[in-house]
Amino acid sequence: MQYPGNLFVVAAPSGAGKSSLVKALMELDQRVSPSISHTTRAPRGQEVHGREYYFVSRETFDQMVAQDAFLEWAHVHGNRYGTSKHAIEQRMAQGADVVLEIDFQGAIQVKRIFPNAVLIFILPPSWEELRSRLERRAEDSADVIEVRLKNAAQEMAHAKEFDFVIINELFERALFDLKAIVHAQRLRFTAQRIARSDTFQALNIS
Ligand SMILES: Nc1ncnc2c1ncn2[C@@H]1O[C@H](COP(=O)(O)OP(=O)(O)OP(=O)(O)O)[C@@H](O)[C@H]1O
Ligand SMILES: Nc1nc2c(ncn2[C@@H]2O[C@H](COP(=O)(O)O)[C@@H](O)[C@H]2O)c(=O)[nH]1
Repeated sequence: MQYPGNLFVVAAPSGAGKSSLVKALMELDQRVSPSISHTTRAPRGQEVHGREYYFVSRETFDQMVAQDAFLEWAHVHGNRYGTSKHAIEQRMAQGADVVLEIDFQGAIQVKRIFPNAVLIFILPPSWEELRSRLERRAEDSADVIEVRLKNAAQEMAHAKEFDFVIINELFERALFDLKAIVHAQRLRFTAQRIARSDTFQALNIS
């Protein structure tokens, strides 16, 4: 599949800061648009259906799987999460750059379908800081935090399969790195598109 928009995939262990970084990126860069995933997880305090996620029952999710409605989906921390094809294809066709905030399993599925997708992994600076961010966020029960920390080691082992790794210690520094990656990739994609087109011929440049 080839679209004029770019696809960026950001993954991280829970609490490393990917949602905060992607939100800050979108505030600075209007060309970046989020994908809203479907999940069987229950909404957290302030979350709204259709804004953070489409919160659906397992039956609805399974129906969507059967209908081949997902670009990718995975079991994460005991729930199901998926990116619907509808969520991204229309916007990429219109030339938007879409950012997916998904887990490593989904990221690997996306790379198989869109080899040009840029995979970015966010790491926390330490285990202690990861735990303390999850606790300070105060959105999940102690049990859920333990499950997420237990899964973090397995998730981080996949960082090497990503195109870029950002260590989110100082937030502003990590945001700068994320912006730099998006910018550099846009330039690379532009060069690739020009190479595929007859732009050089049209400009009479050999
Ligand atoms: N560089 C940072 N320094 C200190 N705190 C941070 C930093 N980045 C993010 N945080 C805080 O850490 C907490 C977790 O961040 P966030 O919710 O963005 O993580 P996440 O990776 O999206 O987690 P999840 O996958 O569970 O949604 C939030 O309270 C956020 O404000
Ligand atoms: N494979 C996918 N993973 C997804 C998707 N949407 C979110 N996620 C990942 O789930 C965990 C937990 O998220 P939370 O909101 O419950 O904290 C996190 O790693 C997300 O990136 C998706 O569509 N596909």
